[in-house]
Amino acid sequence: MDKFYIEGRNKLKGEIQVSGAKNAALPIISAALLAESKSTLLDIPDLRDVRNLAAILEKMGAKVDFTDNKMEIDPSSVNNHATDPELARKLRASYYLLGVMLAKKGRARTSLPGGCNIGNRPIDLHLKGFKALGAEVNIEHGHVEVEAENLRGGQIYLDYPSVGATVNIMLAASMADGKTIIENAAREPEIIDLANYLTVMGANIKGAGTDIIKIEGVDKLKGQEHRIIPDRIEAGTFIIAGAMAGEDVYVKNVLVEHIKPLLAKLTEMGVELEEDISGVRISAADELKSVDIKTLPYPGFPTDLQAQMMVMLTQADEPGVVTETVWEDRFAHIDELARMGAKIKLDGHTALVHPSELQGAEVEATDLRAGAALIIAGLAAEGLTVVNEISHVERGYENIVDKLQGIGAVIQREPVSKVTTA
Ligand SMILES: CC(=O)N[C@H]1[C@@H](OP(=O)(O)OP(=O)(O)OC[C@H]2O[C@@H](n3ccc(=O)[nH]c3=O)[C@H](O)[C@@H]2O)O[C@H](CO)[C@@H](O)[C@@H]1O
Ligand SMILES: C=C(OP(=O)(O)O)C(=O)O
Repeated sequence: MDKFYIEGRNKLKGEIQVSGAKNAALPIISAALLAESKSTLLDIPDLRDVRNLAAILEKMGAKVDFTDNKMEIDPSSVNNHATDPELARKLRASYYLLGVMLAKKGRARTSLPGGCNIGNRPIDLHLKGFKALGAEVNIEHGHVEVEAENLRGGQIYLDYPSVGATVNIMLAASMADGKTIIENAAREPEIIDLANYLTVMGANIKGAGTDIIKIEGVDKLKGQEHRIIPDRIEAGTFIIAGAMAGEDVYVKNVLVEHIKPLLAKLTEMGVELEEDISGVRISAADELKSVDIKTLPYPGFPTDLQAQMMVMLTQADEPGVVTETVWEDRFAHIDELARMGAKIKLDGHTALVHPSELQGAEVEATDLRAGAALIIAGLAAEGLTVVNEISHVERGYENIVDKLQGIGAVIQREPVSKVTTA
């Protein structure tokens, strides 16, 4: 089984580069199928999720070339409205091909998607959106089928500002007849990046980044070049690692306005940060003051940094409270961190994190960000940490071993190998 081996308590120092954002790249790669001609996407992170999505696109008939973080997608030969069921189950974002193929061919089919196991992950809001655009929806034997003879604009109020539902409705509405209004839309930076790409392709979208998005459907979209925004969650993960075990770490390729909630909390904890136009410089503080964290949709504190921040809180002077409001069951890392000596008491959606001495142990990455949290804990702990089930981590962190080794971390992947599909 593939594992990470981490020898803790080595000071991190130097520059670490953030890749393009997974959660922007996946909808944008899907959106490339909407066009009639080839798109060139830059700063695409080389991740398991990205490779699996590219393989799905190829099976649908698209030509995909992915080299050195540049992905060229020629959708002109797409002839299949259905995704490969095995591949589609390996990631969450495969369901974006529902919105895309509904707009492109009036028909789409996919298996219910995969992604991190962090609680119930319904897709009712996606389906509510498709129905409002005139589509019929069928779920049978674990597959979703959507069909519309005449996809037309509609008005949708999202009961929760779901990222995935906002993306899927934007994708479908971009080429529907007439005007769509999404109310209580998600405001995440990845939504704005998708809107920017669709707009250069010829779509008519206003309001991305606010809670009301208006889309006037167009007949055609043209392939374009687009550069993916930096990954704010990867940036946050490295910044937290630097704040725990760093001595002058520079995290490069960061849009600091995207990670203000994290930077504010770290400052409250007493960490010294220097922001500049392309990154954040950080060192570990001698003493950390405790804070409370509550995850919320953007611009609140991101749930995808909750696990990593919990590790940081184990090093604070007093207990801190972490409240998870986005996902109903995103605390699997607590039991794994307990193996490393972390004293964390869970009560419903709230975890009380006590100051704890971390020691190396054999642990399991139960999901993507849990895995990232265990790596950070391993870097700060005394002794050897072995992280199992690392395929979760490789869904969302590009070259994490090489990157961390570059700032002095003692971390190895066994066996040494490159990320592929599956
Ligand atoms: C590929 C991707 O971009 N993944 C991110 C995306 O996931 P994802 O897009 O799946 O997350 P959503 O914003 O949709 O989900 C947030 C909440 O809404 C609920 N919900 C969602 C859809 C729906 O139809 N019905 C419903 O009730 C979910 O159960 C959850 O409680 O945003 C999450 C919240 O920032 C992040 O943790 C994920 O990293
Ligand atoms: C939960 C995550 O991803 P996904 O939605 O792809 O499972 C994540 O990126 O932390």
